[in-house]
Amino acid sequence: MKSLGDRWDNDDVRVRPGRSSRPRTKTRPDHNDAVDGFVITVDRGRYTCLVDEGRKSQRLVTAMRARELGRRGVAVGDVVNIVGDASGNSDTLARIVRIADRTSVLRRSADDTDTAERILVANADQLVIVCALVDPVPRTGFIDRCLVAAYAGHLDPVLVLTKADLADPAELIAAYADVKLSIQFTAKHDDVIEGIEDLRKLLQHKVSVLVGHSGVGKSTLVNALVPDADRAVGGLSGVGKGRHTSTSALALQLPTGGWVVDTPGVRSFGLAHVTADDLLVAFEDLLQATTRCPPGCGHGESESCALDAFVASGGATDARLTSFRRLLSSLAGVETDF
Ligand SMILES: Nc1nc2c(ncn2[C@@H]2O[C@H](COP(=O)(O)OP(=O)(O)OP(=O)(O)O)[C@@H](O)[C@H]2O)c(=O)[nH]1
Ligand SMILES: [Zn+2]
Repeated sequence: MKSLGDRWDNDDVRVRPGRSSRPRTKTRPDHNDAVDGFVITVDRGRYTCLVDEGRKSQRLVTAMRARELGRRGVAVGDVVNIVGDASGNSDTLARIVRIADRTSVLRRSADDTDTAERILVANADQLVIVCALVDPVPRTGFIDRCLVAAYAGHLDPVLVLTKADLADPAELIAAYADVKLSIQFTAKHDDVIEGIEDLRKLLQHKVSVLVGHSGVGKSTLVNALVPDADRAVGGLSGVGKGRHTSTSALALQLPTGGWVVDTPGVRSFGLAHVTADDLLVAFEDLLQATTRCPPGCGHGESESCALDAFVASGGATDARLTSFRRLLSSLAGVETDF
């Protein structure tokens, strides 16, 4: 689990008046008895949290949101404060009273016109895009949208190309040569999965979200990475994937440390909240030139965007601008191709 440190949300701090050292009114209980939990899955308003008190006790606690959270959503990957009956005994229900500040947010909205931002996973370090080289055919539109979601949410993207035993990856690699992305390969020969060790190393001690279409081999990877994934959740047996019927994300503890978050049923990301400027964080080489863009520039091809002159004068490569604009185009409209 991540260290909690000073990550607790600052709402408490904000209610304190200026210079006075004490709050005039106490707006919240202290919850001195709260325990820390890590949200591993959500099902119909019930949050399954791993409470890890070291050797003393590691247990799964079911909790609901406390009213004092207001409209703030709790997501898989959140580190939370839990009060009430946090024994983890069956038929107990604890309450989540605080959410720690998030280091990253992977958002999902129902579609691109749905501006209510739904958080799919909080605090993930990496977004692992699982894509088969063949069967099903790779869809670059999907990969592009995943990349945009990762960059905008402050996750590092990793592209895992599966079925490398069946097709040549050259074309796909070329398409992503000019974007910030790490690429891994896996292949399957009978029950042996080539490349799994490299992937294991990449995931170690990190929180990684796995996304991919049906048939790409995501389950094959999860099962290789997390033996007993079907039965063990959060490193504890008893609450198994078999019993996990919702389409919520599900965090599985890696034997080597770290977590993989499986996302059954996730086929796309809503990108309604992402702007061209959000995407520029992954294109630092282009960023500086945009100060010369006209106000409100969307940095698209047909606009009087300063990026064209910047590239023409050798400030950045044409390939980088082309890649940027390709990713940018995935923000436009609703893509239904996946
Ligand atoms: N040749 C080859 N086959 C693979 C590879 N990885 C997975 N497969 C096969 O592809 C099929 C789909 O793999 P799954 O792991 O079930 O795919 P998935 O992405 O989890 O798909 P869903 O379970 O439908 O979500 C299975 O028959 C696997 O054995 C690979 O690297 N090479
Ligand atoms: Zn511009």
